[in-house]
Amino acid sequence: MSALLAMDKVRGGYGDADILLGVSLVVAPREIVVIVGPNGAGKSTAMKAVFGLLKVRGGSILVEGRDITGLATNRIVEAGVCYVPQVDNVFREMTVHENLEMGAFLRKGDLSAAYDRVYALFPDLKERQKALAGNLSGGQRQMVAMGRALMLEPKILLLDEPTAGLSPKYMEQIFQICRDVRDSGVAILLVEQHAKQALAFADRGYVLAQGANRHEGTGAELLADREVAEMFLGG
Ligand SMILES: Nc1ncnc2c1ncn2[C@@H]1O[C@H](COP(=O)(O)OP(=O)(O)OP(=O)(O)O)[C@@H](O)[C@H]1O
Repeated sequence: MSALLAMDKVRGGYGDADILLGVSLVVAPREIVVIVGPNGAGKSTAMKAVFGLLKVRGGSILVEGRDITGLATNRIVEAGVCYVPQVDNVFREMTVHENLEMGAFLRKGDLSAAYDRVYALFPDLKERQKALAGNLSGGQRQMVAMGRALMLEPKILLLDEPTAGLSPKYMEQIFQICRDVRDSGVAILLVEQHAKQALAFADRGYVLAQGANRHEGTGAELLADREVAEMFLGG
């Protein structure tokens, strides 16, 4: 498999303490990959490591074969990676359209194709272009956050728990949007607490425990794995 993103034995953490003790994963172009695992396993930390938000003390992170380990976040964005954090991911006092505009601040030139692309993926947002992001539902705000990241036309989108706090209906909608984003040519790496639902929808998954890989496979393989089910999916 030719990797778009490849993490190899990544170690690192906050301050002096290592949280990641050797995390390896790959995401192929046009693939949805999910990271699941218990609380505190290091799922969000692994994602932050890719985006340059913590000190990586060992291993490597490559995008299309290019080493981005330790680069500044703006360089990582230039390499084609965008990240949507779990909280505080929209400007609530700004309209939907202004949020998208902010997303594109690193880009120059005509953005009309980028707006068209985002609004085609998120018809709900197109209807609410002038609404304040703070007045939208949680699911719609998540769409704004994803749309804002997509304004930079990344090759891969990193999503930290995009369905946290959402109703099952919105969770399904966000998963469907992820499929549409993938089908438009952007790979997705996401962290999910809703492990069963996420594995059922993702192309492949990784189970992380205590800062290291424990299991990997297609979503269907992981769902069918007895140990995964007993240890990580509640039986
Ligand atoms: N900014 C931070 N500073 C110090 N320690 C942190 C920080 N963020 C997370 N940690 C610690 O790193 C460990 C892994 O956290 P992380 O958020 O990556 O876990 P997770 O697998 O995403 O689980 P959760 O679902 O609970 O978020 C935890 O012990 C957490 O307390």
